[in-house]
Amino acid sequence: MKIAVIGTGYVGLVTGVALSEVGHTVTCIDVDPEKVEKLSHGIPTIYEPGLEELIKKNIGQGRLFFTSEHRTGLKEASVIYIAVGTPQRKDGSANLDYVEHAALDIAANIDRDTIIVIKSTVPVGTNFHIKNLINKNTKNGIRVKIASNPEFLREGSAVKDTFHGDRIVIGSEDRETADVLAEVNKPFEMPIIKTDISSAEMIKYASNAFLATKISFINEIANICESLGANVEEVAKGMGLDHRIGPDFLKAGIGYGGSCFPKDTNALVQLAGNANHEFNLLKSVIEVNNKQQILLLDKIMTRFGDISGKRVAVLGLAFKPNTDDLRESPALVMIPKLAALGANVIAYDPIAVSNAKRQLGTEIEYTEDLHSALNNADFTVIITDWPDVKKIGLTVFNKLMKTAIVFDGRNCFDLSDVRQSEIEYYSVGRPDQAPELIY
Ligand SMILES: NC(=O)c1ccc[n+]([C@@H]2O[C@H](COP(=O)([O-])OP(=O)(O)OC[C@H]3O[C@@H](n4cnc5c(N)ncnc54)[C@H](O)[C@@H]3O)[C@@H](O)[C@H]2O)c1
Ligand SMILES: O=c1ccn([C@@H]2O[C@H](COP(=O)(O)OP(=O)(O)O[C@H]3O[C@H](CO)[C@@H](O)[C@H](O)[C@H]3O)[C@@H](O)[C@H]2O)c(=O)[nH]1
Repeated sequence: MKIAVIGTGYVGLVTGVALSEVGHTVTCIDVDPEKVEKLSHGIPTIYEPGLEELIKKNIGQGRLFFTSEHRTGLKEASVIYIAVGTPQRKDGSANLDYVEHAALDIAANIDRDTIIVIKSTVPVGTNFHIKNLINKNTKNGIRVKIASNPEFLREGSAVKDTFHGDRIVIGSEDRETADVLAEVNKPFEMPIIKTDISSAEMIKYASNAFLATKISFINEIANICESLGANVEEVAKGMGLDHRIGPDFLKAGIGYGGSCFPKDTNALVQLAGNANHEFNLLKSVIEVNNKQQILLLDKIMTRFGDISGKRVAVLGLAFKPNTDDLRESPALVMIPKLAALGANVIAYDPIAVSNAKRQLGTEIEYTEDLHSALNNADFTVIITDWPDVKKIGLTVFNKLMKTAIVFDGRNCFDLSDVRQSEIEYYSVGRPDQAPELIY
């Protein structure tokens, strides 16, 4: 089938590449000509394991194309995916400007009746609004059908998630549209949930809100564990073995970040508010997360009192490992606060440094070398659980730092190893007085 995808961010690019990999002919359209230029030459514009090979392979096999011109890209497409950003507005609601622009681009350029699939995360009601917007602006009586097909990929494992995800959700206005999209998605061999459009839109927000709730819940338990002398990792293990709870998304730390959980939880609170429902549970989830992101700062200030002039190694800038994305990373909260308190920050990340310079400025020092970050540091703050940080021998802290004091926001090290080491160590939900593991 001939498919067009509008937007080549994480979702658009991975969607376009995956659809071409399973045999469709796909043209990805982006308004950013620099992205299009790179992608046309097989150069990925995002860091995502496994993606480059797939882009190159499918370009080579003549199934994957990139363009910045909607007219060329939409020509003869039977299905058009919209995968543009839906960032957060100041009041927390989803900004639909990009989706509306994409709709007008479609209306101005399609040459036949088409199915429009919204992959972007959008509030309930948006699909019908976009359908009406397109149909109002098409020429020659062309009409579109609309379908909601929310995306569940995670950054850093986007390719794996796309080919081995848990489900594909298709919300459509009629059976015929659902059947066409089921056919498009059949090669992925995943359970397909066919439902109505509003429910599909809500499934996406509810899923992200639930996962964020799990994280804030375990973070609250972690904070209570610290006061009571229990170990949150043992608690999470014991809880997660109950299949009704499950082991995933129970890792305590400095809170969730990324391009989705923060904005989608805020958008759902707004959406509920518009329906006169005060979503108090989700509001608390957000509040807990905001506090959690600066939890280490409280520990640092309790330990030092004053950090001006201290050299601080910040390990990790990305909001999670395997991505160079800093959107809503706790690093964006912690580093300015450390700098404002007079600390000299040297920040390490293996791949996110150039993105960080754009967002955090060049006033702090950056390095892509873990060891040089630690050199002569007064204390270390771990923000991202990069594998090389987790694998570092604890003696390295003693060897390289002025004083081996480590504030670990991701519980990277086993407490038993820490106890045998000579580092001073603060983690999340695992207090000093947590009992030694005897089994
Ligand atoms: N990033 C994720 O991991 C993820 C996962 C699931 C769902 N989502 C949702 O998917 C959507 C896209 O997210 P993203 O992170 O890929 O976005 P992004 O902002 O990284 O990328 C969007 C791309 O669309 C392009 N664009 C904007 N308007 C355009 C237009 N009219 N025509 C052509 N191109 C246009 C931009 O230039 C940009 O390259 C959002 O709604 C997001 O919430 C994201
Ligand atoms: O037990 C956990 C799991 C995650 N996190 C944090 O939560 C954030 C989000 O992590 P993750 O969900 O792995 O990454 P995303 O790429 O943001 O993916 C989420 O957001 C996407 C965009 O909507 C959805 O498609 C995915 O299903 C959903 O997992 C990160 O800061 C993680 O460090 C924790 O603190 N503890």
